[in-house]
Amino acid sequence: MDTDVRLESSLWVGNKRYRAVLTGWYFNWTEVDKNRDKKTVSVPVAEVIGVEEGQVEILPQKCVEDTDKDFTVFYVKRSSSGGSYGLLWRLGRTQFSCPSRVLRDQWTQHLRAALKTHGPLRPHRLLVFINPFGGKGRGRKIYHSLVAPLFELAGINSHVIVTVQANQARDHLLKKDLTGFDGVVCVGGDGMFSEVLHGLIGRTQQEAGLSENDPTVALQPCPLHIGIIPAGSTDCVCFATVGVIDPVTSALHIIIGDSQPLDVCSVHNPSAVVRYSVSLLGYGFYGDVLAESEKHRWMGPLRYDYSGATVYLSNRSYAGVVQYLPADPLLSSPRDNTRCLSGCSVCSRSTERLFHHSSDSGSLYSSHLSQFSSDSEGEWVSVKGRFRCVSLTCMSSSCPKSPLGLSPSAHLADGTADLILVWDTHPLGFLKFLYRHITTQDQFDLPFVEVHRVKAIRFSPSPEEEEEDDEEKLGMSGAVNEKEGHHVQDGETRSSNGSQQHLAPRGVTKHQKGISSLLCGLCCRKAPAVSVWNCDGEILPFTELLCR
Ligand SMILES: CCCCCCCCCCCCC/C=C/[C@@H](O)[C@H](CO)NC(=O)CCCCCCCCCCCCCCC
Ligand SMILES: Nc1ncnc2c1ncn2[C@@H]1O[C@H](COP(=O)(O)OP(=O)(O)OP(=O)(O)O)[C@@H](O)[C@H]1O
Ligand SMILES: [Ca+2]
Repeated sequence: MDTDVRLESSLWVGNKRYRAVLTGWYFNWTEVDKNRDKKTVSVPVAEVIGVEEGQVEILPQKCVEDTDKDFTVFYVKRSSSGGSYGLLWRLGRTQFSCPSRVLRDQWTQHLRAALKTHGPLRPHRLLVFINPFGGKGRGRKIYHSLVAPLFELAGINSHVIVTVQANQARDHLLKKDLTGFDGVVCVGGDGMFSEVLHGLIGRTQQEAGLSENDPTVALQPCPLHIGIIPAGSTDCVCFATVGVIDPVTSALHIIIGDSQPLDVCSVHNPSAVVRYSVSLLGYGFYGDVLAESEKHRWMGPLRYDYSGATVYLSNRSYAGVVQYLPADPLLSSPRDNTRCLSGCSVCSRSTERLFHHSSDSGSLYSSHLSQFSSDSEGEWVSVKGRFRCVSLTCMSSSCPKSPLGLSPSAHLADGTADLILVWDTHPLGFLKFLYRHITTQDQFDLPFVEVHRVKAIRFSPSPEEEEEDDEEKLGMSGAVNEKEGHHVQDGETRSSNGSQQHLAPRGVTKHQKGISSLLCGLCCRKAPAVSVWNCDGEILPFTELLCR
C-alpha cells in the first residue's frame, strides 16, 4: 500500500471538530473535543464510493454547493433496517470542512489516490441491459433514479441498452464488440440474468473455439463479471448471492468490485442446444407452474402464486427415471444445516480442489472434467418412480417467497447441486412440503422427500406408466409400485447395469385416499403424461436430459 496516501488533520463536520486520519486502508474520524465516549467512524477505503469538492448531495437529485473549503465523502453504510443487518447497504455521506482550501485539496487528492489503489478491482466501463417489462415493469425507473447516479458518482462510464425484445441482450453479447467493458449489468429478473449468462458463456466458448453442445468439453471461464440490479418477479439469483433484493445495495456491490463465483449447471439433450442453469431446474410441479404462469404474464409477479395454486389443485405427478452422480459426502451434505455466504470455506476448498490442483498445467477447468471421466466420477445411482417434482438447484435458490430456499444448505460455488426428489404423495403431504418453504421447518424431513448432493444427473420420463385412471393415480405410488411388485419400504436394490437403484416406496392411508378422491372430483381432468422442465424460469424444449 502506498504510504504517500497517509494524511492526518483536524476537520469539521457540522459544528464539531474531528481528528481525521487516512491510512492506506481506512479513513477514520474521531470527535476531539469530547473527553469520554470518543466515537470513531471508520470507513474502509475499499468501501469509499466517491469524493467530491464542495457540499454535494446526489440523491434524490444531484445538488452541488461549490464551497472552496469543503469536501464530501460518499461510502457504503450498512443499514440495520429491513431485519437483515449488514446486508442492506445505503449510500453514507459526510460533509467535511477544512481550515483552508489548500488542505481541502490535499484531502481530496489523497482520498482519490487511496481509491486508485482499489482501481483494478473496480469496474470502469459497464454494459447495462434494462428489461423494461421485467417484474412490475419498473426496470428503467429503478436504473435511472437509483443506480445511474451512483455509477456516475463512482466515475463509472455506462453504456445503457433498453431491450426491445427477448434475447436481445444475449445476442448482443454473442455478436457485438465487447472491447473495453469491465462487466455486464442486467436490470431485470432471473430471466434477464439468464440471457446475459447464456450470452457470455456462449461468447467465451466461441472465442475459444469450443463446442458448448458437447457435454464432455471443458468450458472456458468467462472474463466478464455479471452484475444484477433486481427488477424482476423472483430475483432469486440476486437474493441468494446478495441476501436482499435492493437495487441500491446491488449497485454499491458492483461499484466496489465485489464478486461471488457461482456454480453453473449445463443442461444437455442430444437433439437440442445446451442451456445453463444456476438456480432451479425443475420437472413436475415447478415446470407446470411455469408453463401455467406464462399464460398469465399480465398478472406480474402474482402470476406465480396464482399458477402455483392452480397447479397444486390439479394434483399431478409424473413417472420418470432419475440417475445421479453423488458428490463426495465427506465434503458437505445438503442436510448439514450450514448456510453458504461470501467467503464460504466449503466453496473455497472446492475452488482450490477443482481448479488449482489439476495435474495437467494450463486451463482452470481441466480438472473439472476429471470429475466426469470414467474412473474418478464414482457410481451413478438410479431412481425410478412417480414424482410430484424433481428439482435440481446449484445454490439455495432462496428468494423473498422462500427466504431459506429450495435447499437451504446448498453452496453457491462448490461445483455441486442438490437434487430434491419429491415422490408422489397425498395432496396434504405435498402442501406440507410446499408450506415448509416459507417457514424454518426442514422440508426434507418428510418420508416422501429425499435430497442428494450431486455432480451430475440424467432424467428421462417414462410416460408408459401413465395408463392408470385418475382415481387410481390419486391413490398414488404405493399402489402403483405394489402392482409392479416394487413396493420396498425405504428400499434399495441393484439395477441390472450394476448401479444402485431406489424404488418408490410411498404408501397412503385410507383417510388420505379419501381426501385425494375428493380433490379428484373437484379438479382433476386427464393429466398430461409428461411435464416440462423449468430451467431458471425458462421452459426447456426437451424432457430427457443430462446435467452436469
Ligand atoms: C402454502 C404456501 C406454499 C408456498 C410455497 C412457496 C414455494 C416457493 C419456492 C420458490 C422457489 C423459487 C426457485 C426459483 C426459481 C427461479 O429460478 C425461477 C426464475 O425466476 N422462478 C420460477 O420458476 C418461479 C417459481 C415460482 C414457484 C411458486 C410456487 C408457488 C406455490 C404456491 C402453492 C400454493 C398452494 C395453495 C393451495 C391452495
Ligand atoms: N424488451 C423485452 N420484451 C420482451 N421480453 C423481454 C424483453 N427484454 C427481456 N425480455 C425477456 O423477458 C423475460 C423475463 O424477464 P425478467 O427476468 O427481467 O423478468 P421476470 O420474468 O418478471 O422476472 P423473473 O425472471 O425473476 O421471474 C426474460 O426471459 C427476457 O428474455
Ligand atoms: Ca452448488
